[in-house]
Formats: sequence, C-alpha cells, structure tokens
Amino acid sequence: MLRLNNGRTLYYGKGDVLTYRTYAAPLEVSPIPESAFTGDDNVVFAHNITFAVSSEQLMTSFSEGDNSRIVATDSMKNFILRRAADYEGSTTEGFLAFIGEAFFEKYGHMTAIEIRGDRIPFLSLLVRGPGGLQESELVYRRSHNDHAFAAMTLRRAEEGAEVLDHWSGLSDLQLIKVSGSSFYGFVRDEYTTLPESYDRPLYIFLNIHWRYRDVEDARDSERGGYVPAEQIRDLAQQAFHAYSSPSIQYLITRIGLHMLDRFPQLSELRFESNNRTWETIVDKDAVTSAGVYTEPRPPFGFQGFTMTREDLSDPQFGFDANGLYPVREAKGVAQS
Ligand SMILES: O=c1[nH]c(=O)c2[nH]c(=O)[nH]c2[nH]1
Repeated sequence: MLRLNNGRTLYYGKGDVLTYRTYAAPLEVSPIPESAFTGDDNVVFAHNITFAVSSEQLMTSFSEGDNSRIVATDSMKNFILRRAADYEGSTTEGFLAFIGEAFFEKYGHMTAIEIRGDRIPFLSLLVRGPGGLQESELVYRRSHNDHAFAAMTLRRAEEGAEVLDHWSGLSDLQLIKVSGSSFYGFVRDEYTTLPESYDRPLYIFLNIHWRYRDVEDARDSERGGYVPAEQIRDLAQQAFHAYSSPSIQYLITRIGLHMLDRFPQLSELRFESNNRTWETIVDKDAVTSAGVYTEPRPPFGFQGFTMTREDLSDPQFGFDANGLYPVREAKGVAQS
C-alpha cells in the first residue's frame, strides 16, 4: 500500500492493462531435476498489469480537486503499452521495474509506484514439420491454468528507482492427488462431524510467493539466478506426488523446504492454499480403485504459511537435504 510520509495512504492507478508484447528476449534458466523447463522463447510476452502511483504532490487533487499534477490513468495505460515495446529483458520482474523507472523519469513529481504483472500464459504447441512434430513458433495456445506473477513497490531514488518490496509468484495452481493423502488425528469433540480419512482424493488450490535475497536476480536473468514459476510449479507437483500427506499444512511446508533447498537465491516464501477435497459419492473399489466423486460444497478451508531460509536447518522441520522426498508417517497415529 502506498503511503505518504505522514502515514496517509494515497494512490491512484489503472488495473487490467492487457499488454501483449511479442518477441521479447528469450529466457534461459538452468535446469533442475524436478522440471523439464529450461526457458521460454517469450514470443508472446503477455501480461495483465496493475499500476498505481503516489506522491505528496497529489494531495491537492484529493483535497481541492486540483488536477494539475494528475497524469490521467488513461495516459498511464498508454505509457505502459508504448514502453512495452522498448523492454529488452526477459522477465516479468525486469519488465515491471523498467516501466516504473521510465515513469519516474517522465513524471518528476511522482515518488512511489506499486506495480503488479500477471503473466497471461500462451503455450507453445507442436505441428507437423519435415522431421516430425516440432514447435510451431507461430501459433500459441492460451492457457487458463496457473500463471506466474510479480509485484513490486518502487521509490524514486537519486538514480532511477529503489525496490522497497517485491514478490514473485505462481497463482491458481490446482492439483488433485487421487490417492496417498490422509487427514486424521485432529481434535474430536462435540463439534466434530468430519470422519477421519486415511486415503482422500486431495484437491488443492495453491498460490506460492517467493522473494529473492537480491532482487537483481529477478530483474536480470543474465545473472543466472532467475527462478521461473514453471520450475516452482514442477517442484510443488513433485513434492505432492512423493509425500504421503497427513494434511495440507504439512504438504505446503514440505514444498517450501524443497524450494528453499533448491533455490539458495530465495530468501522468503509465502503459501496460500485452499482445500477442495472432492466429496465421495461412491467409495473406491477395493480391487480396481474406481470411485466417484463430486465438487465439495462451500465453505472451504484455507491455510497460510511463511518460511525463511533459517527453516531449512531448523530441527522442528526435520528436513534432510540429502533425503530425496522421503515418505513420512503421520506422528503418533497408526495408519490403517
Ligand atoms: O488438510 C487439511 N487440513 C485441515 O486443517 C483440515 N480441516 C478439515 O476439515 N479438513 C482439513 N484438511
């Protein structure tokens, strides 16, 4: 939230600035064992941008209706779209910082900017070519699945902008694990109606946020420390696959420990999860495992958790960096 020096929150801006830049610089990243993702050709570098500014000098527009220092939000939209043509980098974070710095340069009275970009994913696809199936490089498929995002708060500095706050993330990941999740051993009292479950079809919605130790690694992929949301997605999928999960709380923590272990350039993580466990209509068949389920009814449960690098060596998590995704039995309760 953008605040003035006197503590008052003051901002205005534009949301849903749909920015379809083509042929941005390709992104290349080092591979990790959990993912086949090594980069993005960035032929379609598309974002939904939210942009807000703040300044002491905007006070009179709120107090007196003085628009003399107001850059119309319509002009902000035009500025973002036009400047998108000039971005030479390959990351969302770099793009946001580039727009923010250019805006500061153009409008000398603006002192703070909050900017967020949600990537609009267009996936590459295969077409028939001389040597068999190959990437089209012309036609891309819009995806409504999970997507990457980044957000940053910038303050005018002597030269350019200082990044006051930044988060990168993966939004709206939805995963179902059909077997290998339980939920039992919770408090049972006069309010309990939920039966214990030893093998539930666990459907989760997940948002994962991460912060870099040095935001330069997010802005400039040439430094070699960029963490793509696609690798985070694949790493989360790997942990969901490998752990026998006693709860979503435990599952997101394991995902976080593997993220911190895999990416030493990250300093902090934040998880938001949502429990959408399918409702059972016909129990799993003992022989074929076939079952029938339907959408759960609201209200839905949720979890939140933040983690830092120190958690990797904190004994309470018992994380073994050398043990590859060990299966954990829930504490103190025998599995049936
Ligand atoms: O993984 C879960 N954690 C909970 O805290 C909870 N509560 C609940 O009703 N189901 C679940 N599942």
